[in-house]
Amino acid sequence: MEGVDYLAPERNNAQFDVDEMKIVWAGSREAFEVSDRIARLVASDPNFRKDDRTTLGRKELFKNTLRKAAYAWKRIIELRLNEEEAKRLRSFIDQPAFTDLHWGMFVPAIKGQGTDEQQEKWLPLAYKMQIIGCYAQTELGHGSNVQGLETTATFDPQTDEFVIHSPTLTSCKWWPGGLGKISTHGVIYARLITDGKDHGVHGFIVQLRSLDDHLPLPGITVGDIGMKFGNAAYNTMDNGVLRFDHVRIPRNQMLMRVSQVTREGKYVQSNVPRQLVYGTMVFVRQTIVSDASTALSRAVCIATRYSAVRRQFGSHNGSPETQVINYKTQQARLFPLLASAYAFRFVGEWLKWLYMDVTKRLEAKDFSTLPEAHACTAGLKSLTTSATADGIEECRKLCGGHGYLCSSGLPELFAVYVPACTYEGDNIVLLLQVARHLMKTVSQLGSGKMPVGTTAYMGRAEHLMQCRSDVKQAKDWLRPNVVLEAFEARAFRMSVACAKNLTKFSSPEEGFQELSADLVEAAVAHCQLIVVSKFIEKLQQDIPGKGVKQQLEILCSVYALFLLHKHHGDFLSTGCITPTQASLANEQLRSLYSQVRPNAIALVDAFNYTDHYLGSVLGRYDGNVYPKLYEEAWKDPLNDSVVPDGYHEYVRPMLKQQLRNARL
Ligand SMILES: CCCCCCCCCCC/C=C/C(=O)SCCNC(=O)CCNC(=O)[C@H](O)C(C)(C)COP(=O)(O)OP(=O)(O)OC[C@H]1O[C@@H](n2cnc3c(N)ncnc32)[C@H](O)[C@@H]1OP(=O)(O)O
Ligand SMILES: Cc1cc2nc3c(=O)[nH]c(=O)nc-3n(C[C@H](O)[C@H](O)[C@H](O)COP(=O)(O)OP(=O)(O)OC[C@H]3O[C@@H](n4cnc5c(N)ncnc54)[C@H](O)[C@@H]3O)c2cc1C
Repeated sequence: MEGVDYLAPERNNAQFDVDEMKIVWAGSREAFEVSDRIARLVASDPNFRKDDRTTLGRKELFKNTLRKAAYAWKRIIELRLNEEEAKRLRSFIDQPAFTDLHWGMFVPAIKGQGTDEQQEKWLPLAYKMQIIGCYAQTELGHGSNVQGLETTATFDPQTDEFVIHSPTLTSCKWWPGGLGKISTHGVIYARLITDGKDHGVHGFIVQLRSLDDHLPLPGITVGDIGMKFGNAAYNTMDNGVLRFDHVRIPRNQMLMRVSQVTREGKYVQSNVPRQLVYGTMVFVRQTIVSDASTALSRAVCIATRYSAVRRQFGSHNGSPETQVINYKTQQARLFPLLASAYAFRFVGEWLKWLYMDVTKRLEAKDFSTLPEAHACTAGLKSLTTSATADGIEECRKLCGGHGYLCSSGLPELFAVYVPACTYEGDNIVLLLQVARHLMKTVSQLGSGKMPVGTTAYMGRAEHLMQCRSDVKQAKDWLRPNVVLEAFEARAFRMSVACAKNLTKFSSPEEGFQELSADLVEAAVAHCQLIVVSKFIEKLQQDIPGKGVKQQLEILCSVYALFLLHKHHGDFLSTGCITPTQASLANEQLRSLYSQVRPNAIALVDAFNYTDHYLGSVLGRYDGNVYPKLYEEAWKDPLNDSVVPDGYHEYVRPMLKQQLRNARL
């Protein structure tokens, strides 16, 4: 029945103030108000309809994406939305588009690596969308190994220009979003060559297409790289291929904040680390962590609501069957994901702060926290995207057969999300960067240099190598210090074990290769510690609202104890806890699941997602799942006719043949 809230009894069970939790989730009252207003704006505008997109062919889908992007831009201008509101609007449209790369990477690359004059020239054009840009770094032959890129930018002192060239097939740019069909410009990464000397990879602004007829400029070959995983998913994006044949650009289009080439062709390096050329990646990795909490919370919201609606088995004397959310196995799979969504939200907030802090320091020429910012953004991007991709798939399974229908929203969410494990740095490659940072920190411990930031705990080396958990009963695992110490000791001991093993090889490089699987595990342990500790820090803040803090304390314990249970082998083998303490943690976890249960629906309501944004029949706010699933099925284009196209051509002759054979 329309208008009935089938989940109302669940909502009535909540033991906390949902509206206050919405503020905590959004980050502030103001952020909540912006997000809520823009989400409703998008949901109520039929131009942003998205329920038909999985049935569209690639060309229609792409045109539909362009239409939405143009309409969104029109609304942004008409409503005079500010930067934050515009960003929210684009994200609620929920369809990857060239604009993501324009605003998310092209503009930040110019801001971060362009001189003041370059910013003054290019940013106003980009802000008004008079040019559209992409970020073209990856090539057919190299993505992870940025130093291996082959595109060249050779300075010609005769003409005061760079000649951009793709010397081999493998040097073609391959993957950049927005490049395939739309971008007029790109920040192109190429090896800078002056006077025959190779200075490594630098960024250049290159015009790719005419602003009049959109045709590629002379010397440029450009197109789309083809269909990707899934139906609609990331196929709304024109990931592109680009080949340069001696394309000339003025010298002042090299992004010259980090290093410069003078009129005479002299290469000058500013007094800043060369890694600042990688700054845009650090910025985007940081945003990807917050995006992970959004993607995971969407999947969890769908699976939680549906688990409360769905009933299987357990009917006695005609009573209703059991809601599947009441099965302990369902809870043990679902509630850690719910807790992870909150955990990633808070670590994302903290990472945003860290990024702003490092940016301020860089402006004051303080580069001391750059390695920490790189390690944290790389490690947390990796940890949160891998957990989210796995979590979305788990949510699909939690929804049984109906989770496999596109109308559940989960297949689309999975297909569009999984490349996050690869783009902005393959997750394993990034964890190896974290491991390098950890090995460096461990190796410096004896030198008297105190580790800082997220590795500060390593400063308590002696204690962490010796400590034994004092947990005696299950409820001891609710004490934040007990949990923190166990995670710190496990992470530290795993790093120290790797560092010791590295000394057994003839060179550190050989050791690093041989031990890379162990190093990745040590990096994961360190990153999990960061997430747990930032959740605990969040709880030390003043959190208003009836029962809100208590719910977050429960979720924090669920997150930590779930990890402890999942990785208990690490905790046991490093001697941080005993087998008895491991089973006490599991006992506590079971009890926490029972505490989450009555609040589960309210905890996902706190994400404040509109039905439009969720895009899921199973995750509907009102829980009216079955009639809507039935309705959706009839909307499928296959059901446009009773007898399908192809029946008379292929099936009927077959049937007739069978009939003739039978008569023989
Ligand atoms: C509003 C927001 C909306 C956002 C919308 C975004 C939508 C997203 C859509 C997706 C778009 C996708 C885009 C892309 O994928 S762009 C391409 C991304 N490519 C990568 O991420 C490549 C990964 N590879 C690398 O980053 C590097 O090559 C790697 C770090 C793996 C190795 O680099 P390199 O060989 O140069 O380095 P070394 O290992 O030798 O290390 C040298 C030292 O430099 C330090 N380092 C490395 N990277 C950084 C960095 N980024 N910042 C600071 N420092 C860095 C490294 O730790 C070494 O330090 P030490 O010498 O002290 O050990
Ligand atoms: C949807 C999508 C959008 C993208 N958008 C852009 C864009 O806008 N701009 C852009 O420039 N790029 C973009 N990319 C490219 C992306 O950044 C790269 O694909 C990514 O950095 C991974 O690099 P790769 O493809 O070279 O993987 P590879 O490095 O070839 O990885 C292959 C395998 O090798 C392993 N491996 C590689 N090196 C090591 C090592 N040192 N040790 C151990 N294992 C290793 C990896 O773990 C992986 O399992 C996009 C990619 C995707 C999928």
